[in-house]
Amino acid sequence: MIRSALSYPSKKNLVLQCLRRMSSLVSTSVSEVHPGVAHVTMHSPPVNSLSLSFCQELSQNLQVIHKDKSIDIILLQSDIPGIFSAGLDIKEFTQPKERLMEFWTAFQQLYIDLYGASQTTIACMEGSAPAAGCMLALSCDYRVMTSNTKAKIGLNESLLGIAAPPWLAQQMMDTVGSRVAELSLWRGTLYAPEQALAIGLVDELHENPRERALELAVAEFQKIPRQARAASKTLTRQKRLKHFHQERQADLEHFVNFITQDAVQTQLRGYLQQLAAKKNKK
Ligand SMILES: CC/C=C\CC/C=C/CC(=O)SCCNC(=O)CCNC(=O)[C@H](O)C(C)(C)COP(=O)(O)OP(=O)(O)OC[C@H]1O[C@@H](n2cnc3c(N)ncnc32)[C@H](O)[C@@H]1OP(=O)(O)O
Repeated sequence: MIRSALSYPSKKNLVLQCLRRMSSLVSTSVSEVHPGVAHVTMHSPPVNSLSLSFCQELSQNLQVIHKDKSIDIILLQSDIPGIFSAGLDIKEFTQPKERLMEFWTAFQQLYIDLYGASQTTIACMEGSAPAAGCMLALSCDYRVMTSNTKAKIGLNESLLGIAAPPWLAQQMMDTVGSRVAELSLWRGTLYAPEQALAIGLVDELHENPRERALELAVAEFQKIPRQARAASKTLTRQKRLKHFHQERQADLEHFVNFITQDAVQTQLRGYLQQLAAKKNKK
C-alpha cells in the first residue's frame, strides 16, 4: 500500500508535505513499505497537458526529490484514466511572446530535471502519451505501458504543423534508432502499445503498469547499487545534457520565432478546432 508523504514525521517528509500542499497539478508520495521509491503523480484534468504551471510544478517536485538522498527510484504516473499526458498545452502556443518564452524555458527545465535525474526513473503509462507526453516517457530510464490498445504513444508534432525540437527528436533517435525515428517524426506516427514495444519505444506492456513498475523497482532495480545506476546514467546522458545547455538559448529563440509565424498559428487553431469537433462527436 502506498502512503502519502504526509504520514512521515521526518524533516524530508515535511518538505514533501509542503510541496504536496502547494501543488495542485502534481504530487509526490513516498512508500512506507517500499523505502526509496517516490511516486510522482500528475493530475491535471482533463488530459495532463503541459501548461506553464504544470511544467513548473512537475519540475519543483523533481527538484525536491533530487535533494533527498533517501530516494533512489522515481515512478512517474498519472491519475487520469486513459491518459499519461497529452503533451504541451496547445493553448500556450497562442500566448504573447514573453509568456511563450517563460513557457518554453519551463519546458526546457522540465527536460533537464527529468532526463538529468540521478535517480532511476520509470514511466508508468496507463494511457496515451503523444508529443511532449512521449518526451516525459523518453526522459525516464524505463517505460512500462498499458496493453490497452486505445492508448497511443509517439511524436505527432508534424500533424499539428510543427516539428519536435532537436533534443526531443534526438531522444527518439537514441531510443528507437535513426531510421525509425526519421519516419515517425515526419509522419507524426502515434503507436499502439504492441507497435511501440516492437520498435523499442516502450520496454514492457502490462495490464497494470503501476504495479509492474513497483515490482521492477523493488525486485530488480534496487538490487543494483544505487551509485552504479547513477554513474551509468551520467555516462550515457551527460553528453546530451551538456549539448542541451550550450544550445538552450538558441532553442528558445528558435521556438518563439517558429511558433509565432502566421501560418503556424493558423494551423494550430485548426488543430484545436479538430480536437473540439472530435469531442462533440463523442
Ligand atoms: C522548434 C520547435 C517548435 C515547436 C515545438 C512544439 C512542440 C510541441 C510538443 C507538443 O507536445 S504539441 C501537443 C501535441 N499533443 C497532441 O496532439 C494531443 C492532442 N490530444 C489528443 O490527441 C487527445 O486529447 C488525447 C488522446 C490526449 C485524449 O483524448 P480524449 O480522452 O478523447 O480527450 P479529448 O480529445 O476529448 O480532449 C479533452 C479536452 O482536452 C483538450 N486537449 C487535448 N489535448 C490537449 C493539448 N495538448 N493541449 C490543450 N488541450 C488539449 C481538448 O481540446 C478537450 O478540451 P475541451 O475544452 O473541449 O474539453
